[in-house]
Amino acid sequence: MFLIFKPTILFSGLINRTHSNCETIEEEFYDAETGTTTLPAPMFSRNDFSVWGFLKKCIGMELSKITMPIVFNEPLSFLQRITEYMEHTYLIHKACTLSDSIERMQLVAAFAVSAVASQWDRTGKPFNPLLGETFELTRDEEGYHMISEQVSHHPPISAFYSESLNQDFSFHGSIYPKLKLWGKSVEAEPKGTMTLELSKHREAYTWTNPMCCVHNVILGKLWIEQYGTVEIVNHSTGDKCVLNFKPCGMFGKELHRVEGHIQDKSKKKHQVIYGKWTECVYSIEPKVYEVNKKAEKKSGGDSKKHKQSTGGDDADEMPDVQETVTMIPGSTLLWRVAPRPPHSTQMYNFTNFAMTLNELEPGMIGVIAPTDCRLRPDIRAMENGDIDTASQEKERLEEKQRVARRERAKDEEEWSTRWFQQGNNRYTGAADWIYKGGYFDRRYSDLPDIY
Ligand SMILES: CC(C)CCC[C@@H](C)[C@H]1CC[C@H]2[C@@H]3CC=C4C[C@@H](O)CC[C@]4(C)[C@H]3CC[C@]12C
Repeated sequence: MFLIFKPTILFSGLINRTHSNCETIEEEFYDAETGTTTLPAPMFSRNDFSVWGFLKKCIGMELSKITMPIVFNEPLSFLQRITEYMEHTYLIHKACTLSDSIERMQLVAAFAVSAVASQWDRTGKPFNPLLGETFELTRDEEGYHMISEQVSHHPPISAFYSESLNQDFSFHGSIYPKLKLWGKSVEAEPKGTMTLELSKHREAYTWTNPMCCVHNVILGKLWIEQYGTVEIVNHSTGDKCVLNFKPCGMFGKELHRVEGHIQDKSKKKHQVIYGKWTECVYSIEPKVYEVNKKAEKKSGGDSKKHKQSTGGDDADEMPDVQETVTMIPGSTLLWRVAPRPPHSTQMYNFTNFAMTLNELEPGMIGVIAPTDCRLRPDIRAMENGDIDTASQEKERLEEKQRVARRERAKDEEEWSTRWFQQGNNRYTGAADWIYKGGYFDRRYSDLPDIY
């Protein structure tokens, strides 16, 4: 294989430089009051590294097998990154309290959009989970818990299961991120079905997340776009919500925009949903929306005055259209994003929620499974700003995983997943991973030693 990368040598200069101002920065970021909205150390500057300088050596390789230099990482495992879907769980709790199915669908749609909001500006690569790695998130105050497991290494598949503590809902699924290098960008298709079940209403909703594209891997500033059609189906009523995550387009006018509608099983349109996945989502009556759109078109809009995106060999700069969503009179606000903390840019553009994911509180030790990624030494070292140790530990863990795989191959032993089993989605029939149950009984027998 091609591990040409020698982290210790490459980073030594960088480390000295960053260390010299580390103390002051750490003081600045230490928040004794909350203790939660900050990381122990700011990130290394990536200015001296070009993604392309590295990626060009990898042309033609299967992207999931490429080991990127750790400086492009963020100190979270992919399992933790997908747990960010849960940031706005209050929307599901609220949906459970509503008696009208169209109103519930509005909140489920808002939840589906909000689930991918934290991806905005998050161009750091999470650590690939090791086979058998798990992540538990217990949020008593928000009334839910979640467990995820890396169930396959090649292709990488992560399965998750979450439920409310009062048995009102469960939200589960699996993600197989299929990556493609498209010249100037990396496109990630998050294959896998999201299923939301609301027990009191005997309802199940399913959808698939939009595509995610990381632009400018050759040159320029990295930026993230999410696009594609997301169809949320209520399998009990036949209601559907069709959401269009718009690609940014020639003039950047559509950047981050989401637009769609809710229809019942006879295809009657009930509500229009509009907004931006980076900002907020509204719902409105279709008639009012159409009238407003026509009026806007008549007045000429303003699309043409924006800079045209450059083609050819140049970087695809993120259009600097920073327009906020205009609220149409008569709309209902369904969801608004929480502002990022002020020091977010020096901390991998994490949200407050993301900042808390790797916390290892004293009460968790001996309670979370020994496979939990909070116990991964490489991620921990990177979070603490020790990128040399992070890189060495990452290599050690990956090598340990390879040795274990070879041993299994020798003994003709199959890997067995611990908390999930392969199966089909009850509602769509698609291939899926089904939670076997039992994680929260905390009788962790037979867990692999992966760290
Ligand atoms: C530095 C460059 C070259 C590599 C970094 C690529 C990173 C940013 C890519 C690789 C895999 C991608 C992820 C693949 C799948 C999903 C699930 C989806 O529902 C939300 C986006 C999310 C979580 C993507 C976010 C961006 C991502 C983490």
